[in-house]
Amino acid sequence: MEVPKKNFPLNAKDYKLYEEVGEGVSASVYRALCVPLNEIVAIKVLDLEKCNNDLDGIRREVQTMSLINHPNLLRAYCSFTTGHDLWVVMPYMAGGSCLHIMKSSFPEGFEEPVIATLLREVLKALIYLHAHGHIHRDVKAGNILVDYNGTIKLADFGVSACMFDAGDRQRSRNTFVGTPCWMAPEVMQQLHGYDFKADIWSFGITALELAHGHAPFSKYPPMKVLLMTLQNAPPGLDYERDKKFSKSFKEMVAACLVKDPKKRPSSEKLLKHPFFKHAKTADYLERTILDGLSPLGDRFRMLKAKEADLLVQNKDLYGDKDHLSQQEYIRGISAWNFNLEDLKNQAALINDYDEISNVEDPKTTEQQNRVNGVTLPPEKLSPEMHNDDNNNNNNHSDAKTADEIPNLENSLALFPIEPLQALEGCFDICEDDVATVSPTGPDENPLDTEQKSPVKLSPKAKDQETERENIESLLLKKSLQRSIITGPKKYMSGSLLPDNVVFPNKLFSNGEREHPQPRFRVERNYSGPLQHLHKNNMSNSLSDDVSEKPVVQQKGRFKVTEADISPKVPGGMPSPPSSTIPVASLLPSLQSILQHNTSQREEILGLIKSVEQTTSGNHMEHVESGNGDISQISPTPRERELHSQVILLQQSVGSLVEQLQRQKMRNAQLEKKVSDLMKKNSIKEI
Ligand SMILES: Nc1ncnc2c1ncn2[C@@H]1O[C@H](COP(=O)(O)OP(=O)(O)OP(=O)(O)O)[C@@H](O)[C@H]1O
Repeated sequence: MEVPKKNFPLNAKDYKLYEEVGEGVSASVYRALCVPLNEIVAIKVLDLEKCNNDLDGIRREVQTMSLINHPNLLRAYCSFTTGHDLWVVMPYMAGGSCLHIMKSSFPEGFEEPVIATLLREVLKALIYLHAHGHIHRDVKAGNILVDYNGTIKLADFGVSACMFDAGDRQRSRNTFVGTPCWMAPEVMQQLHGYDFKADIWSFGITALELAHGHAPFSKYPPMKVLLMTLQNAPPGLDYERDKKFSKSFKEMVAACLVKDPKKRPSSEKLLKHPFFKHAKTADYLERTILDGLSPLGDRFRMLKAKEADLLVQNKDLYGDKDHLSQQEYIRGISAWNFNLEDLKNQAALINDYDEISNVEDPKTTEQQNRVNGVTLPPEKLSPEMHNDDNNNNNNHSDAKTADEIPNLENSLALFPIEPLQALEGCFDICEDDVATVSPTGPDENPLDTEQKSPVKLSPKAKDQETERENIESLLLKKSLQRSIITGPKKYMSGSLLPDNVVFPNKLFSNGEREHPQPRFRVERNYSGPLQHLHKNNMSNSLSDDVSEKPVVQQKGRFKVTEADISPKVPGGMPSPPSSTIPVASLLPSLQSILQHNTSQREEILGLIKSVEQTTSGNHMEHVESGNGDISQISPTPRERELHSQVILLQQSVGSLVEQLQRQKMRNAQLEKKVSDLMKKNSIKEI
């Protein structure tokens, strides 16, 4: 088919490394000469120490790379280790990546015939991969390589997961597969796994990237990108702003960027789209995009210097790590190491400025919300987001129009919990996931891959999924409760949640939840496993009178008041003893408190159980109705009734939990006093 098989030597001394032409997280790519064959090659040098927790993964993927045989896929000639490094020898693609070409000469993106030509080749590569049971998972301009003669190869398949690892186990567990701007919503969510269609989404994003010179949302930090991808209508080509592009291009992009993967075409079907009739031959690319380009090594050096300059400038400006990493991302450094802590920090940043926007006039805020359903001040909106709005109205069958308030509310109901759930679900997904996809033989029609079994979830992921399902029901409940609230709305953390709505907490990777931020946040609260069931400001709970008292310390949602520090025990229990009371007289009080706690605990557990049963029942109904997109569901009367029950149960649980918390605190204080007294007594005895 392609290049006849040559025997590339497996020894570093047979290669002469020249200049560096590319860089990833743990790999650098060099132009090199294979001395015995007198052939210019590219060598990707992987630092195995940085991938030391996934050597098998690397080996397996490099093997796959060697077995691949398609003119539009970058295959490995051979690979071998030398010292701590793994060398992967590949064909040298003298034009570099489409991203590099755009950065150097086409910052505003390519012309349509160029895009059609590039994408058709990529699509052929995807058809081959999908037919062989592979999901690329990282389709983007940075991985579309162009040779000196305009031939195109899709690179970097499979090894991406190990390359994103930074070395230690924890980081690798918290690592995403793919790059957020290009990542399909279902990959972020991990609700039901994902399949080949994830590549079709990335393909659509890549089309936009090639059209504009950057991917949608690329100027935002990863966490924000996740939120936008999940919450906003899919991005697309705008009828106004993108006038220069044809209707068929717009339609092709819209077909790829449908949130429901089942509604996206397969790669093979997509190739039949009229847009690809505009595709030309390789020499057209040679003439249009390669002509006049300086050698790849020079371009790479220049881009690197430019990026280093920007980094220095940003360091001077902001002087902190978070800004630097965000800037790196904004400039399009393709490989990004995702760390849970970074993402949490970014989530906190997002809430911060959403809070600012929320103190404004609700009307203004609602207007701001109308752009894509996320509370953002206008200056934070990218042109794509404005586009999206237009697209919603023009382009997408499944998109929400700006004035559809119920839909907007549904969308907001998921914010900001679902993206964090999504983050949780993205953990522990590794190369093995790909291996679990049942491969289709080359003879099978890839069009039939529409219903292919999704990637299997690990047992942990399954648990997470169950938890997510429960949360989904709670989210529905939230949107229901909101719909019956009248009068001016209060806002918190970017959603349209009134203060008296039960607010299920955000999920983190360890299965614990983070508490929603109070309006004037002091610090996050990670204490106590039962706290995730707390409600916010329940009208009929004990918290009401507590909230009136001067706040001594505010932690997360919980306020510790002076009253709590010198508590009066409810239910006619005696006030805490003074130090003059003998220790023995405290025991009945303590026993009674303990008993009280135990019975409350049982009550709570019972309530949790019934909440879970109710919510999982609801979820099943949704699943059976075949509607996986929570934001699109309008509850039936039966569901409403169940949701109301859930709300009531939640309220009781929340109230009980708060009481329990208070009791716990008092217990602790009493215990302390007891031990003080005991100490005193023992000193006296001595
Ligand atoms: N065979 C090649 N010929 C020329 N340039 C190459 C070749 N392979 C890779 N490059 C360049 O090196 C860059 C980094 O390579 P590669 O994509 O394999 O690394 P990575 O760490 O996997 O990065 P990422 O996953 O972010 O794309 C590419 O974006 C491309 O510009």
